[in-house]
Amino acid sequence: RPPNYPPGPPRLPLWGNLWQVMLRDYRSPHKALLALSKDYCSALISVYVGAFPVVVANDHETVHAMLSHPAFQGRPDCFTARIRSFNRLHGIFFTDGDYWAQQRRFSLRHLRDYGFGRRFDKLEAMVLEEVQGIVNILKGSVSPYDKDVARDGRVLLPELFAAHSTNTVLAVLTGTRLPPEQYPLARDLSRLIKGFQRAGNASGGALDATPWLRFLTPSGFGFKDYKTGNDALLDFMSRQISEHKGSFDGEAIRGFCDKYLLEMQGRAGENSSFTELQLLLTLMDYFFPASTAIPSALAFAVLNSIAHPDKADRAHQEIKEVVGLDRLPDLNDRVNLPYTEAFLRETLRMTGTPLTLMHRATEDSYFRGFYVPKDTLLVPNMWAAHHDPTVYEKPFEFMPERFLQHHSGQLKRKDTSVPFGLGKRLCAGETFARQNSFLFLAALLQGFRFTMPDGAAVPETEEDAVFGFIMTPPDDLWVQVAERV
Ligand code: HEM
Repeated sequence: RPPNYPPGPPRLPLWGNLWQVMLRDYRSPHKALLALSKDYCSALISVYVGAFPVVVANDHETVHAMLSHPAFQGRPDCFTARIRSFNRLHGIFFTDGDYWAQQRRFSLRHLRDYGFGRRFDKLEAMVLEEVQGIVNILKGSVSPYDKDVARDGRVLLPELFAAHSTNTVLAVLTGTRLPPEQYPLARDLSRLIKGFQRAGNASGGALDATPWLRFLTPSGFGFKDYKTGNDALLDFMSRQISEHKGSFDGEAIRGFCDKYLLEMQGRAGENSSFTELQLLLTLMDYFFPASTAIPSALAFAVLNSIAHPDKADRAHQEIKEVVGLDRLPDLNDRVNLPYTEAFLRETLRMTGTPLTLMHRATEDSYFRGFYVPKDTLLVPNMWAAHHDPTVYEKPFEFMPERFLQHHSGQLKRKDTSVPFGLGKRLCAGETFARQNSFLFLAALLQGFRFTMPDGAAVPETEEDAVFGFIMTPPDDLWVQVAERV
C-alpha cells in the first residue's frame, strides 16, 4: 500500500478483497462496496481484485470527479477483455490511448453520416417503423415470428424489444435490417448477449483475478456464459462483414461497415490500426448495447409503469394532449413531453449500469487528496452516485418529478444523473440510446397499459434485478398488455 493511498481492507490471498465483497452482498457488489466505504468513512476506498489494485468512488461528487479526471481514462488489460478478441485488445470499450482515440473518433464521425448521434429524418423514420412493429405486436397482430415473445395477451420482456432495437443499430452499422423471419434469431442472440452482460458480475471479477478457474469449472464464474455470448456475437458480426465484403462497391457505400472497408483499402500497405479484427470488434461494441441495454431499459420502464400506474397515466395524458392518439410520438414532440422524458431518466437513474466499466489510471495522480499510482483500476460506483441521498431525495422511490421544475413542469436545466457516464469515456451511443428509448417508451405509454399476469407481484428493482455490466430484469418476465381506449 503506497503512502496516502485511499483506505480499505487488507488484501486477502487469491481474490484479494473480492472475498469481502462477495460475502457482504454476492448479488450486488455495488452495495457491498458502498457498505465498505461507510466502514472506512471515506467516499474513496481501495480494494484488491486478486492482484489488481482498485480504487472505488462511492458518492455522487466523487464518481463525477473520477469519471472526468483526465488521467483516469484508460481501460484495464484483463482476461475478460482479451477473450473477446482472440487474446488481443480491440474495439472501443476495452482499448485506450491513441489507438482508442483514433478508432472512437473515426467511428463517431462516420456513424453520424447515417444519423447516429444527431437528428436525421431518414433514421428517425426507420426507427419509427421499428416502433410501429412493437405497437402492432402489442395490439395483437402477432406473426409466426413473434410467437416466442407474444401470446395470449402477454409479452415477454425484455426480449420483445430485442429484434426491433437490433434493427435500429444494424441500419447505421451495415445499412441493412433483419427481415421478420430472422427476428427469433435476433432474440436468441440478445439472450446470449444478456448472459455475457450478466457474467460481468462479482464472479466475472473472480475470473479476471484467477483466469485458470475456467479450467476447473468451465460453467462456473460466468465463463461459459461469457464465452458463449461473445462467440455468438463474433459469429453474427463476422457473417455481416463477409457479406459486405462479398458485395462491396466503393461507389455505393451502404453504411458504416462499408465506410470502414473503404478506409482499410485506402490504408492498405500502411501499418495502421484499421484492420478487419478492429472492424469486427467495433461493430460488436456498437451492436451489443442496442441488443441488450436498450431492451433492458425499456423493460424496467414497463415495470415502473406497472408499479406506478398513476405515473404511467400522467405520461399517457401528457402524450395524449401533445401528440394525440392517432400518430406515434416523434422526436419533434420530445421537447413538449417533459414528464415522459423524466419517466425515462428516472428509470435509467435507478437501473443503469451499476458499476459501469472499469477505468485505469494512465499516470501517477493525486485525487481527492489521495495518491493513486499509474495502472490502478478505477471503479465509479454509479449505483451509489444515483442513490446518493444528498442529491436524490428518497433515492429508492421512483419519482420522475425529481427531474422537473416545480413551477413550470419543464425539465430542470441540469440533469444530475449520468447513466451514460461522463468525460472522454462517455457512452458513444448516448444520443442514439436516449432518442430510441424515448421513441419506444413514448409509444408504449401512449397506447398501452401493462399489468402483472394472474396477480403476480411486480418484480422489485433492488431485489429481483440481475446485476452484471448492466442491470437486467429477472428471466421469464411475461407481462399482460391491454390497449388504452
Ligand atoms: C440504455 C442504454 C445504454 C446505457 C445505460 C449505456 C451506458 C454506458 C456506460 C455507462 C458506458 C461506460 C462509460 C465509462 O466507461 O465511463 C458506456 C460505454 C459505451 N457505450 Fe453505452 N449505454 C447504452 C447504450 C448504448 C448504445 C445503444 C450504444 C451503441 C449503439 C452504446 C455504445 C457504447 C460504447 C461504444 C461505449 C464505449 C465507450 C468508450 O469506451 O469509449 N451504448 N455506455
